[in-house]
Amino acid sequence: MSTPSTIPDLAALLADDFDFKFVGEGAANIIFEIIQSQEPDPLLHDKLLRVPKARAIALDYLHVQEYWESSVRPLFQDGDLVNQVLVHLGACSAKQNLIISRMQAAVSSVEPTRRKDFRGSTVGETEYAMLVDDMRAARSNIKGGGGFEILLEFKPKWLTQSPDAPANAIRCRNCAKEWLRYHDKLQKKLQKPPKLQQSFTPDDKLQRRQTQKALPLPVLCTIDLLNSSSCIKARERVLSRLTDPSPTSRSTVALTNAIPEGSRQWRLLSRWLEGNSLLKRLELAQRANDDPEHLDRNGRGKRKRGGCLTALVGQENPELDLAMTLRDCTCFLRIPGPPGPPPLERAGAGGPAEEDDDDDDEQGEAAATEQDVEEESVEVEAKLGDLDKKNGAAKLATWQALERRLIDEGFYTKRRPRAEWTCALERTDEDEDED
Ligand SMILES: O=P(O)(O)O[C@@H]1[C@@H](OP(=O)(O)O)[C@H](OP(=O)(O)O)[C@H](O)[C@H](OP(=O)(O)O)[C@H]1OP(=O)(O)O
Ligand SMILES: Nc1ncnc2c1ncn2[C@@H]1O[C@H](COP(=O)(O)OP(=O)(O)OP(=O)(O)O)[C@@H](O)[C@H]1O
Repeated sequence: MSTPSTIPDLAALLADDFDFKFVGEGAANIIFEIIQSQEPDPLLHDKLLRVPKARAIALDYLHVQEYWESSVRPLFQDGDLVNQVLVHLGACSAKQNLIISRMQAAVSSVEPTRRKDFRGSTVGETEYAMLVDDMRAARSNIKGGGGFEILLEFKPKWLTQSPDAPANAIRCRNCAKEWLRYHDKLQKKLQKPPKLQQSFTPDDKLQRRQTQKALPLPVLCTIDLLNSSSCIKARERVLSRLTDPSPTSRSTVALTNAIPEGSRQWRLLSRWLEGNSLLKRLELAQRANDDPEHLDRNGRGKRKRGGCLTALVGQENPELDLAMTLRDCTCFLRIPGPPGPPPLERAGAGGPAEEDDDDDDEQGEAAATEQDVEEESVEVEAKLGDLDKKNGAAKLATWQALERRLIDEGFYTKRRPRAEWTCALERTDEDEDED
C-alpha cells in the first residue's frame, strides 16, 4: 500500500529537459505523455502521467489510490487492470512549479480541439499524480506479428440492469441513459422546452426528422456486450458499433483507426468478445455490490431490489459507491496489427498508413485466413482503467435524480416508433440466434 513517505517524487525522476504532451482527458482527469530526450527512469518507462483537474467534487488521489488498492484490485486477476502508482508533485521547489506550468501549457496548446464542455478546465492544485500503464497503440507490435496495433476504448457500463429499473423495462440502464441523452440533445436542437409526452407527436414532423438524422446515435448496448460470448447476433451488433470510426460527440467508444469488417483485427476483436472473461468478472463485481447481503460470492442468491433510490442521503453507502465506481470505468483493447512489417516502413511515410489504401496490406489480409487467426497465439490485450472511487456523498442526489427521470419520463419503458436501435431487453427470443 502506498504511504506518503514511500511515494516517489516526480521532480526527482524527471531529467532537466522534460516536457509534457496532452494525451486525453475526462471529466475529472487529464493524461499526459512525459517527453524527455534521454532514457527515462525505469519507473516512468511505458507510463503516462494522470493528474486531477481542478474540480471540487473529485476525491484526492491519495484516497483514490488507497481505495483502488484495497477495494478494487482484489476483485480482479493479475493483468486485468491498468496499473497505477502515485508520484508526489508537491508545490515547493522551482522544478515542481515548472512541472505544473508545463502541464498547463500542454493543455492550453490543444484548447481549441478539446471537447466543448471540457474547455477551460485546468490541472488541479494537487499533491499527487498517478503513473498509469500507457495503453496507447504501439507503432508496431512485435509479439503480434510486427504490424500496427489499434487501440479501442469503451465504457462497459451497467452490464446488468439497474436494481431501480421498473419490472416492465424494455431498455437496460445504459440504453435508457443513452436515449435520455439523445432526447435532451434533440430537444435542444429543436429549441423547444423538453416535453417528453409530446416528443413523439411533434407539430413539425419534417423538422424533427431532419434533426434526428443529424444526431449521432452511438449506442453500445452493454447487455449485448455481455451476451457477445454466447449470442452471435449480439456479437455482430457490438462489433458493428465498436468498429465504427464515425466521430461522436462523446468518448464512450473511441478508435484509433477503422477496423474493416472481416479484417484480421475485426476477427481478433470478435474472438475476444466471444472468449474473454474480463467482462464477466466486471459484471459480477458490479452486480454483487447492488445487494451484497443477498448474493453469495458467485453472485447467486435472492436479489433484493436496492439501487441508488433506496440509499439514504447523508449516510455512508459503501456498496453503492463501489458499484458506481465499477460502472464508470474504461476498457482499453489493444488489437495487434496485421502480420508483416509495419506499412509505414514499406511506404516510407511519416504517419500511420490507412490499411485500406495499401495493396500489400490487402494481400496480407487475404493471406491471413480465419484459420490463421485461430492458430496464431495473437491475443487482444484488454485492461480496465479509470476505476476511481466515486464521491458518493457528493453524487448521490445526482444519481437519484437521474434514475428518477429515467423511470418517470419513460426512458426504460416507453416504446419508440421507428427506433434507430433496440436494446437487448426489447428483443424477443425469436429475434436471436443462439450459438
Ligand atoms: O452519469 P453517467 O452514467 O452518464 O456517467 C458519467 C460519465 O458519462 P458517460 O455516460 O460515460 O459519458 C462521465 O463521463 P464523461 O464526462 O461524459 O466523459 C463521468 O465519467 C461521470 O463521472 P464523474 O462525474 O467524473 O465522477 C459519470 O458519472 P457517474 O454516474 O459515474 O457518477
Ligand atoms: N492508461 C492510458 N493509456 C492510454 N490512454 C489513456 C490512459 N488513461 C487515460 N487515457 C486517455 O485519456 C482519457 C481520459 O482518461 P480518464 O478516463 O482517466 O479520465 P476521467 O476524467 O477519469 O474520465 P471520466 O470522465 O470517464 O471520469 C481516456 O478516455 C483515454 O483516451
